Amino acid sequence: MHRVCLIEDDAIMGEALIQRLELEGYLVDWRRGGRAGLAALLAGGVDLAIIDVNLPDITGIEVFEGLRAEIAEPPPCLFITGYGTIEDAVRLLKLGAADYLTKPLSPGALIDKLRQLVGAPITPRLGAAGNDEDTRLGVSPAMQRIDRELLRLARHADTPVLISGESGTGKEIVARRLHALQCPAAPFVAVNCAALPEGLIESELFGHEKGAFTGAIRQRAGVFEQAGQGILFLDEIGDMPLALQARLLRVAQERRVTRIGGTRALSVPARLVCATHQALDALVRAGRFREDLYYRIKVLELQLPPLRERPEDILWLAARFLDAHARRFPDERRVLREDQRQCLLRYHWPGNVRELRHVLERACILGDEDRLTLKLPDHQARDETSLKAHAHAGERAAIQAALAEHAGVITAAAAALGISRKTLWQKMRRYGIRR
Ligand SMILES: Nc1ncnc2c1ncn2[C@@H]1O[C@H](COP(=O)(O)OP(=O)(O)OP(=O)(O)O)[C@@H](O)[C@H]1O
Repeated sequence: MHRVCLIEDDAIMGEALIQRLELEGYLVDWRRGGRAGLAALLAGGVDLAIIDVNLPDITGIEVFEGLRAEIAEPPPCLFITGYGTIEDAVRLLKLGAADYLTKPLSPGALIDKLRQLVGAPITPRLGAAGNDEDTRLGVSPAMQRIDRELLRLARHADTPVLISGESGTGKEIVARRLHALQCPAAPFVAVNCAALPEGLIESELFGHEKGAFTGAIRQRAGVFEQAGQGILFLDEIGDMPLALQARLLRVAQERRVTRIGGTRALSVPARLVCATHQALDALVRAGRFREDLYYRIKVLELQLPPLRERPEDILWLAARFLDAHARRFPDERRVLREDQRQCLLRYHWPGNVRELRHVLERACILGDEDRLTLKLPDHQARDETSLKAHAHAGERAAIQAALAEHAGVITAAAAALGISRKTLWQKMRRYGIRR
């Protein structure tokens, strides 16, 4: 992940920039004064600095001069100058600044500049997910909303979060994103409640003292303890045996745990993040999930839509997966043809993002030169019965026809279709249609 040092004294602007930078996947170190900023830059580990020229103690120009005096090749420095102070900007460029932007600052322009200077952020290792992809969740309105929501949730670190969604929609990715935002230096401990052997689950969760039961030859910390100040991710919470749910509730309430066979209650500050692909309310009704635990863990709930309901993400994720593959296997850099893009957009993705990822990995491995060998499972049979799929296919065809008829002119095509330009543009994005 790229580390950005932001040197800006204005609290509102600083907060706003941080929100946007973090949303884009950059890791931000915010300093409100020139001297503190210079110290942070001299300490190293910064990939890029964004420096306001007007600072309360020393000016941004002095920060830069101080930096240049100490470090022969400092990280690129991007300056924010007041409107009309072009002399400052010229002076900075002469001194070797990477670039400057004038106030009022457009966050979009800032991000574009950052991308030019240091590239899009490469996000931290995703641990169990085992890859280096950007933790940004997607470009669809639904996933962008969840991304924004996570920023908010990250600030309320004591409250449990429930993430629900079909298998493969990215629930663990979302939990890891929350972790990256909330407490990247603390542990992230993931436990799949469905995969734990019945006899071991209690000791896995709560730990045990030496000799607590036959086979307990050593004392063992449970996952609550292991998670420390970080995040404990309990996947498939719906599969937690009923008998243990009461104990889990108590730990979640009191935030203290007593190991099996132990007498001392230990404090467990980790945030509890649970995930489920099952409808927990139905499990509650069926008597398989405790109602009190249900309320306790779903104070904050995030619902991940299936991939077929956010088609805007399909090609974006596909590009990401192809890129990740090419980074690992540079001689297997493959490109999606237009007909293959359409295939991806039409398919209904029952296995969601996981399936998309696997399909593309296979297509890369089987491909030749820059061509992908894309095979979608039984794509003839896809969603034939779904009325929605037919409606989408019809809408897509009508838009393509209107665009072709009006030589790609959006205003004319929108008028012919009887919709606004904005609606047409949104639909084009959604279906991945280019002019
Ligand atoms: N937004 C995303 N960006 C990149 N990769 C993603 C994204 N969402 C999901 N994936 C990938 O899809 C796969 C499934 O994701 P994840 O394990 O988070 O899903 P899940 O909903 O927790 O699945 P399950 O319910 O089966 O545990 C992983 O390989 C993950 O890397």
